[in-house]
Amino acid sequence: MSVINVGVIGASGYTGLELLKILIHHPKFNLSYVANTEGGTTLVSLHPSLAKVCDLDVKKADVEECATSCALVFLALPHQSAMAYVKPLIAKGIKVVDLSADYRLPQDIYEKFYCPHTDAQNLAKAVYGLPELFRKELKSASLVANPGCFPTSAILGVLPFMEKRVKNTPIIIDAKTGVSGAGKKLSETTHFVNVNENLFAYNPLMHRHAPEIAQKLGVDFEEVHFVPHLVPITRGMLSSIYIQVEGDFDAHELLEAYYKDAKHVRVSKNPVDMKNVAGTNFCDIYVKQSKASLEKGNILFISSAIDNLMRGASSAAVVNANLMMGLDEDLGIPNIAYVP
Ligand SMILES: NC(=O)C1=CN([C@@H]2O[C@H](COP(=O)(O)OP(=O)(O)OC[C@H]3O[C@@H](n4cnc5c(N)ncnc54)[C@H](OP(=O)(O)O)[C@@H]3O)[C@@H](O)[C@H]2O)C=CC1
Ligand SMILES: CC(=O)N[C@@H](CCC(=O)OP(=O)(O)O)C(=O)O
Repeated sequence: MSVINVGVIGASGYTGLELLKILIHHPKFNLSYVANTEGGTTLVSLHPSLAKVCDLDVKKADVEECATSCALVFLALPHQSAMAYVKPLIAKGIKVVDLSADYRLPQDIYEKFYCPHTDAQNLAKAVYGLPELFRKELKSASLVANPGCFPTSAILGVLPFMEKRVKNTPIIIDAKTGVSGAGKKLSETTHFVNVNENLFAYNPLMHRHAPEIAQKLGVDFEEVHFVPHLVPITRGMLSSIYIQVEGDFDAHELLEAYYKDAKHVRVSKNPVDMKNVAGTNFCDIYVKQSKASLEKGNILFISSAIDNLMRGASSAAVVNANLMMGLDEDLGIPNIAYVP
């Protein structure tokens, strides 16, 4: 098969850079179009780390030019901006992987947590980009809604135990994220002075990833108790999840059986950490069973680690593009972590 031309709009951002790093060395994708808001620059000017690796002109994002340059485009843009590109790109027959939240939720839920939606037609067609849930649908998708980073780590952790979970009991998700999750723009919350040697929860029980987690797990929003925390690290995400389950089963064995064929989920016998997945598309998961309160069902502690910029965004997006283009899902996907 000949190479497939692909583009990145939002190439100057954090997820944009991770996309570039993967696509530059991808055996089948050829990076033929890169753009940001203003254009008129080069990749190396935006990202000096790419000097002597790859330099391309960075264009001012333009649908016509993008559509003549590529068969598939990655949108690494803020929500709301993304849907303005999706509509005309899909109309021109270009496949899209959208890293924003714009196509992840039904319209009513999206509008409650984000903003008015201006592309209901494509919203109905979008496939949620979690292969562990929708691999078959992703193979024929023209528009993929790449999942949020917190939902990826939470859903992959809980999914294997949904059959054992006691219905209508809380799913408690205590999650930690690196600061790159907030993107490159400056804010008081993510300012060095506020983050360094500090640790705090934000948007407790009202973060907009809670409805995404609930919706994809098929539970009520009220059952998901999600609290994210910001930690003073650049990248990484660790979700500590607590659920009530019933029945006599070995949780570790169940987890291993559930993910035995998964290329990008690793089941661990020891508590997982962020470093072993940094720079990769792996989600590492550990489970521990407590039988302390038998009359109310057993408590499971599930620990799920991903790299927010990779499995939580860019490498997941390339896996989805591989599936959409009929390629092996792990083609060109980094699998060796930044350790030590
Ligand atoms: N960071 C993370 O860990 C994750 C991020 N996401 C989602 O991915 C998306 C990108 O996030 P991230 O990379 O962190 O964000 P950044 O803020 O780091 O980058 C955003 C990019 O979008 C560009 N941009 C903004 N508006 C427009 C526009 N109207 N037209 C063209 N380009 C535009 C910016 O270009 P310019 O140079 O002009 O500013 C920049 O390249 C967001 O929707 C985010 O929610 C999802 C999961 C994880
Ligand atoms: C540290 C930090 O701010 N993290 C972001 C991660 C969300 C994200 O990037 O995902 P979306 O695509 O759903 O916006 C947050 O909590 O909103």
